[in-house]
Amino acid sequence: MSKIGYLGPKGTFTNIAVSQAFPNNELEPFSTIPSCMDAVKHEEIQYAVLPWENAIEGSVNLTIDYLVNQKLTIVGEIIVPIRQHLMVHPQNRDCWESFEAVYSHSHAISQCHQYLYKHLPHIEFSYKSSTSAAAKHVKENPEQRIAAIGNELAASEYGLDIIKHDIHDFDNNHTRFVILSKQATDLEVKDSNYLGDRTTLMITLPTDHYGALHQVLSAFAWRKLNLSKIESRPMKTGLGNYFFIIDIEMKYDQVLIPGAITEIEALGCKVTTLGSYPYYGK
Ligand SMILES: O=C(O)C(=O)C[C@]1(C(=O)O)C=C[C@@H](O)C=C1
Repeated sequence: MSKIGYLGPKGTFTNIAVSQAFPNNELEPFSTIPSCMDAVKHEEIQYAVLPWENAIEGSVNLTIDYLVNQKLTIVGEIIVPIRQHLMVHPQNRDCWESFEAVYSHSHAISQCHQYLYKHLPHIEFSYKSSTSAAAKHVKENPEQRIAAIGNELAASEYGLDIIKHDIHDFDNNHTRFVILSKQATDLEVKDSNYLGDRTTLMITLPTDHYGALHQVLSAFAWRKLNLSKIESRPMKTGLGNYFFIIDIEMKYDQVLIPGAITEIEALGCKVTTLGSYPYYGK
């Protein structure tokens, strides 16, 4: 049976995603996104499940930036609804309004900014590598006046009391989690709704000249290839240098996507296919 890695410790949203995608497999938590990807690369685990994009806060930049330098493939995606709760050590549940700090993953804190500004304007933000790492920290430090933001699984895993449910600022809060593998594989996720197929490309433009991005996009447009995401990330070689992540709402075929790639390469761009994969949600 294959071993599956995920961003841990136990009780993260990624834990919820991985349990949904691989209910019968051995799961291994990793404390960082890069260490989980490295474990797939070194074949210590077969798949890694990692956060990719949140509906409120946008992309998980660390996952994108680390993935583009690895020889790993996206083989599937799971979309999970995200509900953020405020939780405290049971000993401190009556004095939470005078708390000094709230701990969580930066994405989780951002998803609750309006709530925190309105209800706890003086609270300090303390960032942890995941929401469950924050819950664990609160559990281990009952003498401190601190709270965590995370999900119900983390609250029960670390014995915390939820004092406010659903503190995320927008109702339609979902996160995309990617399933990464060393080889392209046809993955079928049971017990989840199949929602469609996507192909994710990384495109680097040759030089900064007028119309380059327009020409790239027109290669998709006239083929009627529907794009659901385009995002620029810095190349880290200097200001103004970017690569683009593009999602096409279609499985890699033999005609349209290869045709678009050939046309874009003829413009002098570098194109890498990061994966062509089914995506699922509950
Ligand atoms: O910290 C967690 O629980 C995670 O799984 C990470 C993560 C993220 O990186 O965006 C996943 C989903 C939520 O959007 C908040 C945090």
